[in-house]
Amino acid sequence: MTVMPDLQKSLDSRNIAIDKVGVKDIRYPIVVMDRSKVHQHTVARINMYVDLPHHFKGTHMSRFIEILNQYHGEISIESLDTILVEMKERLEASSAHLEMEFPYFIEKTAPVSGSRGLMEYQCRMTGSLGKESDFVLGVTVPVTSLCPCSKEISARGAHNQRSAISVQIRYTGHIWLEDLIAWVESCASAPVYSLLKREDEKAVTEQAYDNPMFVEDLVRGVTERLSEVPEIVWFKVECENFESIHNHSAFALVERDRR
Ligand SMILES: Nc1nc2c(ncn2[C@@H]2O[C@H](COP(=O)(O)OP(=O)(O)OP(=O)(O)O)[C@@H](O)[C@H]2O)c(=O)[nH]1
Repeated sequence: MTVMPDLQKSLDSRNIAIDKVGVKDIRYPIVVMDRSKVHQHTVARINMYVDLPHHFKGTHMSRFIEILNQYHGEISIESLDTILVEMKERLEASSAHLEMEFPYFIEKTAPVSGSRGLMEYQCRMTGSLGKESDFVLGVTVPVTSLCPCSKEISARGAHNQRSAISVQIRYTGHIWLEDLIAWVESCASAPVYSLLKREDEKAVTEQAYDNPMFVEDLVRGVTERLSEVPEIVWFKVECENFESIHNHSAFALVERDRR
């Protein structure tokens, strides 16, 4: 067999170390355990990076995929640390990063009819292992917001819209995605559902009308709610209101570090 040159291992003389290099946007099946201890199979978009010392020309891209294949069917929050250790070792790196974004489904019950539907939430998990390890859990929760100003000044109705509240948390112990989502939803004018009958639609519309909120109210509400959870040591909450009467979004962000 002919021996092929390993260009990646050759030297680079520019004296520039690389912070993150690797593979991005790999679609891969993963498993997430839900609160009722049932395993939910979903498909993630995965990014895997390591650092690269200044003297090497390139990293070994194929090894990232080999590691994923090795953990096939077992990629989860629980296995994240083990995968990061493996990345550091196999790629001879001093830091490793794994980012996963995936849809997660929760069964939700309509408020009056009790009709059940599956709601999709976009979740994110980011793990890093260098001298220290770091883990960030994130989710984007769609909600309804109704404008207090519009309600105040209009003879009829108030403009309202779907808003996307994205939270990222660092925490100690364990936090279920279901709880994090519920905390965020409780801070909106009204939650969003996948299935509503007419009686539900009336109830949700009136709930939103009775709870008008600016984008500022939403991020402040979530800030208060997350601050009540002792396990959460850092969080960032961002809200985008896809305004229904403007051709732009309203946006607000709060970040708090309690460490
Ligand atoms: N480092 C690097 N590799 C790239 C890039 N684009 C494509 N590749 C390819 O990634 C492939 C795999 O590289 P390696 O992981 O080093 O492959 P290998 O030498 O067979 O594997 P090992 O024996 O484990 O090192 C090669 O075909 C590279 O050419 C790039 O931008 N950077």
